[in-house]
Amino acid sequence: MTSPQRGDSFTHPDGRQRFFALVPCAGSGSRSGAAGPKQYESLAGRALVLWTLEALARVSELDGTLVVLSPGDDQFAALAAEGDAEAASACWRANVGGGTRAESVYAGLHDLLARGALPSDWVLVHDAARCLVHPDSIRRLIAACRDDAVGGLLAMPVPDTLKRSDAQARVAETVPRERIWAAQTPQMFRIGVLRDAIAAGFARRDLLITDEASAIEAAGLAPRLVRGDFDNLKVTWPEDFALAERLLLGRAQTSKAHA
Ligand SMILES: Nc1ccn([C@@H]2O[C@H](COP(=O)(O)OP(=O)(O)OP(=O)(O)O)[C@@H](O)[C@H]2O)c(=O)n1
Ligand SMILES: C[C@](O)(CO)[C@H](O)COP(=O)(O)O
Repeated sequence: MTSPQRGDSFTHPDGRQRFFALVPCAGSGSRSGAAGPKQYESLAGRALVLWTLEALARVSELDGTLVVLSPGDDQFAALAAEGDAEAASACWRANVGGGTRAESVYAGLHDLLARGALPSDWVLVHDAARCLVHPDSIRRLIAACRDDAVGGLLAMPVPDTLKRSDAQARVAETVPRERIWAAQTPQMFRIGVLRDAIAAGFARRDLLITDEASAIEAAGLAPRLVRGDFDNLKVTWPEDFALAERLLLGRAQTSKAHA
């Protein structure tokens, strides 16, 4: 795929469904303990976000990927210019990230529309920090949702007993886990529906939009839950870097053995 230019037309004369990935990559990684934004930490020899974009690049159903960066971010451009960063250099970039993940996603949706995407096109929002996502699972999500009226997300049924704590980290209650899922990404919705749902969510004081689905739910719709993978973890805490690296190296060894 050649590097797209602003203003490229996305309109397909055959009227087929189109799927765009939007990767929020404008966080600071404050919980990660890293010196800089966690998406640029090196894992198994390359920046974390490059693993994420490489996984997306292997999903041929995607018509393009937009990476949403902080306004002052020049690290991504430097990475994309490096020799082994084909997946990154093929992405659209927009330095429009906001103060929260939802604001970054919202700005990214507008950027996609300004580039020619249509409100009726699908967008798959995927955290830059989920570098272990399986391309096959993304394909499963697309297959499960492409004919759905609402859309959906990868998620895992929670296997553990759940406790709510008090302020002293003592158990206040056991929370029933029946039908409780842990939300992952990608989360896939129509661009226009998601844009409007997030805008409506911003206008409410009682709603914290921590993922796309929560905005869609607040709009009265019920996203479809599609089983993801236990290793599609979001690198969040300091110890996650070593775990993610081990998993990436393990996958590399497995694919070498099968080559
Ligand atoms: N203002 C923000 C905050 C987060 N993100 C992105 O959203 C994804 C999930 O967020 P999270 O894991 O919370 O990342 P950070 O906000 O960077 O981490 P922390 O909350 O620990 O500061 C990440 O890929 C992150 O870069 C973003 O684009 N814009
Ligand atoms: C979108 C998400 O990854 C789904 O689990 C998660 O909600 C992001 O949360 P964070 O507060 O940005 O870490």
